[in-house]
Amino acid sequence: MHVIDGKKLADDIIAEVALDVKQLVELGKAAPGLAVVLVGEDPASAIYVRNKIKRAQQAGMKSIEKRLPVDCSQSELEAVVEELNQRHDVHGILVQLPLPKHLSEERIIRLIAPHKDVDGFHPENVGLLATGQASLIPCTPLGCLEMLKRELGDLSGKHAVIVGRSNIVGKPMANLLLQANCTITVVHSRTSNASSLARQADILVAAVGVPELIDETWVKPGAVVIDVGINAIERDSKRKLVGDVNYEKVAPYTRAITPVPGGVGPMTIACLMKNTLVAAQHTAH
Ligand SMILES: Nc1nc2c(c(=O)[nH]1)N[C@@H](CN(C=O)c1ccc(C(=O)N[C@@H](CCC(=O)O)C(=O)O)cc1)CN2
Repeated sequence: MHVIDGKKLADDIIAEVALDVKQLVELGKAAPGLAVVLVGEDPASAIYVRNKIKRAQQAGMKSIEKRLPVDCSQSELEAVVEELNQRHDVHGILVQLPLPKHLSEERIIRLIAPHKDVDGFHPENVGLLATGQASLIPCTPLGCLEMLKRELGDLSGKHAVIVGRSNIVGKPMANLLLQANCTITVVHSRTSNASSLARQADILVAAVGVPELIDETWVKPGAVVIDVGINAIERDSKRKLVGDVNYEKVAPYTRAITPVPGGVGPMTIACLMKNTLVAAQHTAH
């Protein structure tokens, strides 16, 4: 069994992106600019935003942070996005999710200029991904694909089972793996035989948001298991981060597995840097 080190891989990717940024600047282009919008004070979101800014700086990019109060209005948030859409020094825009309940995520995502949508969530980018033409791909599934390719090489003919059907992970993951010539099964809360379907998987991607749902009865021996879940739980009176996979029970049966923390999470941020570079390379400024 091999533990996939997402932190190390993310460091490598950011070093590669930093070299490309340097080249871009040497060619006389502006350094890529990443704008990160955070609404409210959610502690986990604040950590992710801080890490995104830190990584952008490490990659030699310009970072712009916009913070709005938790009770800001839809139109205030929209005004910030519209301003960022217009700025020539901003190549990538992301609005940290989830937003407070009174704000419409759907409307905000639609408002981001598709060529600056480094999260790959805009319907135009979703359509491009579904038709195999994407350049801005959602960061978490992109990170998972990168780990799978590095572990397995060619993915053709593998049976991939994805647990969860979210717009951010499950659906784009299915599209990406389909394009990599995998056979895909997506299981979700209404699937009656989820664990027996999962047991047929060469590649199992868990993205369901239920702490340690997946135990050894879901896993075919020798499968590669990618755990997207990041769930804070309390155990023995201590706060702990666990995935959607019961790591202790599942790991011994796998060919390779991602840990939580230190697996998919750091790769999400590394792929955001990749997308920001792509967005900058595709603009004239
Ligand atoms: N606009 C977006 N919002 C959200 C996304 C996203 O891709 N775009 N994904 C998640 C949160 N997320 C990135 O934003 C994210 C989550 C976790 C990590 C990470 O590195 N986690 C660490 C553990 C961190 C900790 O100690 O709390 C790890 O897994 O090692 C990075 C990014 C929802 N929102």
